[in-house]
Amino acid sequence: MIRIECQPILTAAEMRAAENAVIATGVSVETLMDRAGTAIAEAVRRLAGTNEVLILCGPGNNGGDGYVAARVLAEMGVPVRVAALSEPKTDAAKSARAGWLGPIETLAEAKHAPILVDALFGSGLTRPLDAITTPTPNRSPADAGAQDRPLGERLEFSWAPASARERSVVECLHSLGNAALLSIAVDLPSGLATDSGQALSTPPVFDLTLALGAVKPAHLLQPAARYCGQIRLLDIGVPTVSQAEVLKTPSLPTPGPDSHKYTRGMVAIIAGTMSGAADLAALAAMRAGAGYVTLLGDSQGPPHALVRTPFSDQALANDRIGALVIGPGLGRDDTARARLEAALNAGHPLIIDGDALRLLDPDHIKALKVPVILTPHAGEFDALFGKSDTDKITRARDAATRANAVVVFKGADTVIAAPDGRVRIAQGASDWLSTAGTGDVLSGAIGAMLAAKLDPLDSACAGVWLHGDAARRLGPAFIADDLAEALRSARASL
Ligand SMILES: NC(=O)C1=CN([C@@H]2O[C@H](COP(=O)(O)OP(=O)(O)OC[C@H]3O[C@@H](n4cnc5c(N)ncnc54)[C@H](O)[C@@H]3O)[C@@H](O)[C@H]2O)[C@H](O)CC1
Ligand SMILES: [K+]
Repeated sequence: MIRIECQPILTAAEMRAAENAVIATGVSVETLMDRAGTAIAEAVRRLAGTNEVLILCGPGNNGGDGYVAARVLAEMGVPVRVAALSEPKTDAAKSARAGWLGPIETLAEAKHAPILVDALFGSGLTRPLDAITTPTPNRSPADAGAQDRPLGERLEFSWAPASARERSVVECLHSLGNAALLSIAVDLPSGLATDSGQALSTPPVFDLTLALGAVKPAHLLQPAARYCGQIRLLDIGVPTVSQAEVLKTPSLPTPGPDSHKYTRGMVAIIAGTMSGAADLAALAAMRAGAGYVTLLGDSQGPPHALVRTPFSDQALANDRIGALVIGPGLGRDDTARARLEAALNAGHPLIIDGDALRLLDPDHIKALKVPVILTPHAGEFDALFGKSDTDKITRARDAATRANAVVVFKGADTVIAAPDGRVRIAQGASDWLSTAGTGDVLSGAIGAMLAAKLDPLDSACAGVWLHGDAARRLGPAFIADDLAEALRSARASL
């Protein structure tokens, strides 16, 4: 089981292409399925202890992985039962099922077990689970239960419409999941759309998802990610590369004996109508490690290390400024527009956030001759680039190309895209980040990274990582001021 940090992220089609490239070298689908099922069994055995395992198998290759895992677990001496949704449809799944010599229960009638393994649907799911009617086996009510049937006996499934008595697949999954001590999804919780991260149906929240061969967008994008629990990658011997990767822990420069405040990086923050927002960005830039932070505006107060200067073109012309943050609390009045215009013409690398994003259009940003990082939340993104139903990765990537800027598309599933197509996606964001001012803190943290001369994508990634780590350290009910302070602990952990 591999942690997913830094791992490539593949769409369903990219994963299929990677598998096909291996198959083209003479490795069969059955071999890949055998590797997948064996890796699942090994992971499950470590977690299950002596508890009974129930594996739910679907009609496709995800189900095939489940049959292999069941066989291997049984060979290992782990108590295991299998419940199927229907007959396997693919050749590989049929052959995997043939290798399982135990009984097969129907999903609708499956009794719960302490360990639930969901191998109903993986990357091939294309429509909601609710549309499936659960099959009933062709047998009389007087028949014995599945456990009493001799090894190897098969139930014949009939595809008559579900009677009122039968439950939907989603209901079965929820009730078995609720009753389990530990629930594990194979590749993806059944019901999720691999590429968009949409929930075609609502699965239960799993404790663990075992991603096969590669991380998929649904492991990270909302709403899908919330159903995955912990995510671990299982290696099935399929080489993968992608321009999209899971955000990694940054490697940041630390001061040396020759360092001084300017070599550490100077960040200027432009204040506006709500000076608290710019204060938060400034505090964040300092706590993220900038050597010198100046606030261009009229605010007053601590911290004393923050150099407050009235806004002027002269203050903006300081060629030591390594990153200029504009947008937090800027407002949208004439003063805001004038300050934005001056900022865009100052020639410094830019972080554009909040209100400033509402005063610009992509063509205007594209025409800038300096490195630019945009940090929109969903509303700001829609206003700047237009609404769309496309997945968040594609939207962020297209926006980055269109504006020729690094785009940090914020949210519980922050996607960072560069104009060259590279994408990084953050994992495990604290839900407690949903509080006022946390976006201002992020822009300041990114400013510190850009002023320290990291390239724009690395700056954005490092800022997002520090921000996320600081939030995790704080636990519940923190405020943005706490978050800015906690950036110091996040940096200290590196
Ligand atoms: N391809 C490989 O070499 C390997 C794949 N692995 C595993 O396979 C799945 C993906 O398998 P696939 O058969 O493409 O898809 P699913 O198992 O997810 O099932 C899709 C199956 O079901 C039909 N279908 C789709 N949506 C529905 C629906 N709502 N109701 C009913 N039926 C539906 C669809 O037509 C297909 O027949 C991947 O996740 C891995 O788990 C192996 O790991 C290794 C090799
Ligand atoms: K699954």
